[in-house]
Amino acid sequence: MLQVVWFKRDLRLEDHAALCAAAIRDRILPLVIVEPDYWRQPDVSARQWNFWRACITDLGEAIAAKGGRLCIRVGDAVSVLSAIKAEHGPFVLRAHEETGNEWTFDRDKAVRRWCKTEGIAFEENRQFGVWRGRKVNRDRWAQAWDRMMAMPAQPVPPLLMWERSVTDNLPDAAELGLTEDGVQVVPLAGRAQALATLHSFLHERGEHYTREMSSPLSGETACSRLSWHLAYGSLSIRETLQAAQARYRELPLSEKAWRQSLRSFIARLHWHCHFIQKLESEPEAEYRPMARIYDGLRPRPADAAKLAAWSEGRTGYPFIDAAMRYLNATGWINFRMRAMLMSFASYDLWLHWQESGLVLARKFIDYEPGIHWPQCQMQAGETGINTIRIYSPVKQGYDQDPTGVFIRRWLPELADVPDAWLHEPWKLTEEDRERLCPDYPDRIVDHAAAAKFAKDAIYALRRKPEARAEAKAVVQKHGSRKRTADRKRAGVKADQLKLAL
Ligand SMILES: Cc1cc2nc3c(=O)[nH]c(=O)nc-3n(C[C@H](O)[C@H](O)[C@H](O)COP(=O)(O)OP(=O)(O)OC[C@H]3O[C@@H](n4cnc5c(N)ncnc54)[C@H](O)[C@@H]3O)c2cc1C
Repeated sequence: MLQVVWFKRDLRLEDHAALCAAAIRDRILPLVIVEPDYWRQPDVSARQWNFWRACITDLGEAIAAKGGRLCIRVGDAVSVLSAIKAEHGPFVLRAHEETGNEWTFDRDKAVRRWCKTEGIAFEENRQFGVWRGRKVNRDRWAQAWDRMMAMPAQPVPPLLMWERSVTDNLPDAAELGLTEDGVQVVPLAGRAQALATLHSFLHERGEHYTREMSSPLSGETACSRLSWHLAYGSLSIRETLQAAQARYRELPLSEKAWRQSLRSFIARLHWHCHFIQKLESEPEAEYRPMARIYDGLRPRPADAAKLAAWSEGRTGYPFIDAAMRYLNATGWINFRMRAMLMSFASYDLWLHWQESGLVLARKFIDYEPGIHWPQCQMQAGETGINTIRIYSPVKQGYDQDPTGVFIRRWLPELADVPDAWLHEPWKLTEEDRERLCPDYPDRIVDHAAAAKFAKDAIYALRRKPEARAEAKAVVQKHGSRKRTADRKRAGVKADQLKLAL
C-alpha cells in the first residue's frame, strides 16, 4: 500500500526512520504540509519560516536527485490528508513523533482521530531520545537514551520508489501573514550546510568550546552552531552524537582541550533531549510553572513598556542591549547570553517568563519548544528545583566583553564613551552623557535593588513547606538521574550538573 511519509521537523533523507520503514514496503509519497494556522501562533516568526522554507527546498532537491518529487501542500493537516486519500486512495501515514508545542500536539491528535475514522494506519518513529506520554520513568531514561543513540544511524534507503502528486508552491512569509525582519537565513539552511557546520566544529572550531562558549564574541565561532539544524532536522541528533564520539575516539590523550570540549558538547546533546522530555511529560509547562506555587508570582499582563525596551535593546544596560540587538539581527545567540537576557527580564524587570519567553521564541531561528519553555522557567526561577541565578549585567559585560568590542559593535551610539564608563554609562555626569551618548537611554531599572526585591519574593515562597514538597515532586518527575559519578567521568562540571536538573 502507498506510504505517505510526512516530513515535519526532520527535513533530511539520512537517518530517517519513517522513510526507511516506508522504503521496504511500497511506493512513497513524500509530503510536507505547510499549515497556515501554525504560522499564526504567537511563538513563530518570519525568520523561522524562512529557515524552514529553505530546508524544505533543500529536501525537495535531495528527493529530486533520487528521482522523486516532494509534494508540498498548504492547508490544515486533516484536509490535506483527506485530499490525498481522495486522489491516491488508501495509504499508510508515516512520520517521526513530533516533540513540539501544544498546537502541534493537538494537531497530531486530530490527525490520529481522522486516521482512525478513515481506517488509515498512522505509524510514528522516535527521532529524539524523548519518550511519549506523562509517565516516563526518569530512573531509566538516561540508559534508554544511551541505547537509542548507540543504534546505527540509518543511511538513505538504496531503493526508493516514488509516488508523484500535485504540489503547491511554497508560500513566502508575507503570504503566511508573517512580517519580514530582514534576517538573512537562506544560505545557512539545508543538509550540506549542516554537515559542513558539524565538520568545521569537530575539526576546526571546537577546540576551545568549553572555554570560549560563554562570550558572545568567541561563542559565535566556538559554539557548534548546530541548533537550527537539529531543530529542523537537517541533521539527526544521533548522527551528530556519533560523529562527535568518533572524533573523540580518534583524538590522542594529549589533545586535552579538544577532549574536554567534546565531552562538554556531548553532554549538551544529552541535555537537548533531557529538556525536551520535560515538556513532553508535562505539556502545561508551556504555560504554567512546573512548581505551581509560583503561579501568579509575576504580574500578567507584563509591563508593556519594559517588555518593549528589553525586546528592542533599549534598557540602558549596554551588555544586555548589545546581546539583544545581536539576537535581533542574527536570530541566534549563545547559551550564556540567552540565560542572561532571560534573567534580566525575569528578575530585573519582573516580567512573566511566558511573555518574555514568547518574545525570545520568535527571535530564535532555532526555536525548539521543548528546550525553550523549560529553560525560560528555569532561568526565571520557577521550576522550584534549580538554584536562583541572577546575572549581573555589568559583571557579565566585564567578564565576557572586557574591552567593549561587542558593545561598541552593536550599540554604535556608545562608540565615543570611554572604556571606564562603557559598561555603566549612567555613571557619567549629566553633561558627559549629553556630549558622548545623547541617544542612549537611561537605565530603566536599578539592578541591585531589583535583584534584591526578586530574591526576597522568591525565597519567601521557597521557604514554605509546600514549596519543598513541590520541589521533591518536580525532581521526581523531571530531574536527571544520571549518576554523579557518570557525569564526573564524562567531565561535566558542577555548575552544569545543576543546570542539567
Ligand atoms: C532562555 C533560553 C531559551 C533557549 N531556547 C532554545 C531553543 O528554543 N532552541 C534551542 O535549540 N536551544 C535553546 N536554548 C539552549 C541553548 O542556548 C541553545 O541550544 C544553544 O545556544 C544553541 O547554540 P549551539 O547549537 O551553538 O549550542 P552548543 O553549545 O554547541 O550545543 C549543542 C547542542 O546542544 C543542545 N543544547 C545546548 N545547550 C543546551 C541547553 N542548555 N539545554 C538544552 N539543550 C542544549 C542544543 O541542541 C545545541 O544545538 C535556550 C536557552 C535558554 C537559556
